[in-house]
Amino acid sequence: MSHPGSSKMTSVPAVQRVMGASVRIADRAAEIIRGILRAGDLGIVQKTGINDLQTEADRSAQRCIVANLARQFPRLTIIGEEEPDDRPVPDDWIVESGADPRAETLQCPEGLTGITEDQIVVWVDPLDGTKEFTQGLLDHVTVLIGIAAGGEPAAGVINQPYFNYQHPSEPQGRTIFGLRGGGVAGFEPRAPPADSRIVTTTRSHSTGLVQSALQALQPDQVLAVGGAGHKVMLLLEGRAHAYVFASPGCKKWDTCAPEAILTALGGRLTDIHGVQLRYEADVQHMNATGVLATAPGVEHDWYVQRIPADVRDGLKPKSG
Ligand SMILES: Nc1ncnc2c1ncn2[C@@H]1O[C@H](COP(=O)(O)O)[C@@H](O)[C@H]1OP(=O)(O)O
Ligand SMILES: [Mg+2]
Ligand SMILES: [Mg+2]
Ligand SMILES: [Mg+2]
Repeated sequence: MSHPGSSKMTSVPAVQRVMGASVRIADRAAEIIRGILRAGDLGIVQKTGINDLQTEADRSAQRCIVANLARQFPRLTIIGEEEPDDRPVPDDWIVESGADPRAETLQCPEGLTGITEDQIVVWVDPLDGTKEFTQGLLDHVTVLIGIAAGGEPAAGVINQPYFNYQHPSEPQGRTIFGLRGGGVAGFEPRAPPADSRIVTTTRSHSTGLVQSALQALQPDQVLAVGGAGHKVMLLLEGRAHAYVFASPGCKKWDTCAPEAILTALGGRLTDIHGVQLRYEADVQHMNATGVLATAPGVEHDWYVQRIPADVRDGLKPKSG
């Protein structure tokens, strides 16, 4: 079906079109996730161990996201967390083509306008926080669609399928998104408190190095919660100053969308050494040197400098 404005759409930059479509696609993936949990059969599979799970919701949400993106944007490179599965998806998993109207409120910055569809790499985490999902900690779950170009995150979409699930009278679920240099939408950014230091970290993947790094930062409070998307949301809404994970385990699909939205507001996300992560199609998927993110207005270097030498040595980049 053609709709008003569809001829105008061709002049909208590719990054913005992919982001706008991803808002709508992430909403459909979130419905699929909620439907599977409601039906009650999660079909849990262990990938590398008991803290690396996959459910039917992870599998189906990825199929939905990849099928829709590939149909609307055949020249994209799409990299998803779960195994590729090219079986056709049910008709009702296919969403209307084009951008969600909410995404048209953002202005694409000049630096991103020249990027063509074939230069974009989309990093898909169909369900971030799987361990917590299986344990009923539903507010830790996000759907992450990160849009990278030239090795850097350009735009991101984070859907929280269970936002407000403990407050049934409030609107359920939400989608937030942002364009680097073009702003964010879907939530109210807030600064963290000025008189304390709150650090968020893993709940289900802790190690000795993770704990050493936290201790060295002498936080007033540690929020050990699930999901990379969820933890960056805590930074964006002023609930924590920094997200510190001194361990391998997080992958590029965990960090791409959150990094795009965080940097759109002036926050930062790097490895534990303060080095920028890369998102070209051929990079190593693992963020092998850890993750360190800070809220807008928080001094990132302060955190980098306080990571102890033994932690830095334990997370050395492979190529020296
Ligand atoms: N050791 C690990 N094995 C598998 N996935 C990991 C590991 N560490 C982190 N992750 C991924 O990074 C996310 C953030 O980590 P954490 O919650 O421990 O802070 C996890 O929800 C998980 O994503 P996913 O749930 O999509 O598999
Ligand atoms: Mg996983
Ligand atoms: Mg993940
Ligand atoms: Mg996942």
